[in-house]
Amino acid sequence: MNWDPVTAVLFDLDGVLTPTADVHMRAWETMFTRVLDQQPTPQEPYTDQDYFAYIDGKPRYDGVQSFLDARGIDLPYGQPSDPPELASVCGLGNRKNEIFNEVLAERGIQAYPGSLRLLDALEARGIAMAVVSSSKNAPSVLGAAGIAERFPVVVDGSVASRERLPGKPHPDTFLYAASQLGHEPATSVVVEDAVSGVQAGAAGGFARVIGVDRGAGRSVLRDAGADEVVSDLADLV
Ligand SMILES: O=P(O)(O)OC[C@H]1O[C@@H](O)[C@H](O)[C@@H](O)[C@@H]1O
Repeated sequence: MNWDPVTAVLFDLDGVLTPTADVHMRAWETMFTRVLDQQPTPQEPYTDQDYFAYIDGKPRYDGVQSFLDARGIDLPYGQPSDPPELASVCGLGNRKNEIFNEVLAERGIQAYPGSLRLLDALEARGIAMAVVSSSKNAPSVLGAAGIAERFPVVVDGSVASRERLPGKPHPDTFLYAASQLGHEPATSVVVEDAVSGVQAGAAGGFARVIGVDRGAGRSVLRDAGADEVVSDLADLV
């Protein structure tokens, strides 16, 4: 990859810098499997394909709504303060968040070695870097992985809510991060593993959108708008 024309790189977090997409996946699976078991009419089991198609990369409650819509399950939206026991879109999202944090506390987090290599190489070139994650857990994940201080700008789910930015697949969170870094989209690169995130990058007029295949599939990421797809960020050094 020729980095000469690039002034900034905007990284997704879960599945791009840290292996936490897998923790999110397992937490969603645990929560939705129980919910489907409790439905009055029999449901097809929840699978990883449901995650990639409806949930991956989207803000928490958008993911819940998108999956429930796909299964024809109608629940009230509720509000972010809903307790995890409540059968609302927000309640289910909060239920999953409890499971996510339990698993994370048990396992701990280490950044992908290949991702650290790319971060080191970009830092040496003086290229600006930001994290753009739909997750409200992004700051604690970055801290636990020991890479928080590498990013002067972090646009996470909480920043997006505060600034009223629509989440991925809309490009707004990436555009906001580029402007916070003081760089133009035309010289900035987006790195993403989720279809919704690649779509967001492709819609934002960025110099390049790099897909990272952690299970979504190379051709699926290309069809979503990735200019190239790698399996490890070290491939970009
Ligand atoms: O519920 P959180 O931590 O705010 O995260 C929202 C989403 O954040 C994304 O980064 C993950 O890919 C999704 O799996 C997750 O659902």
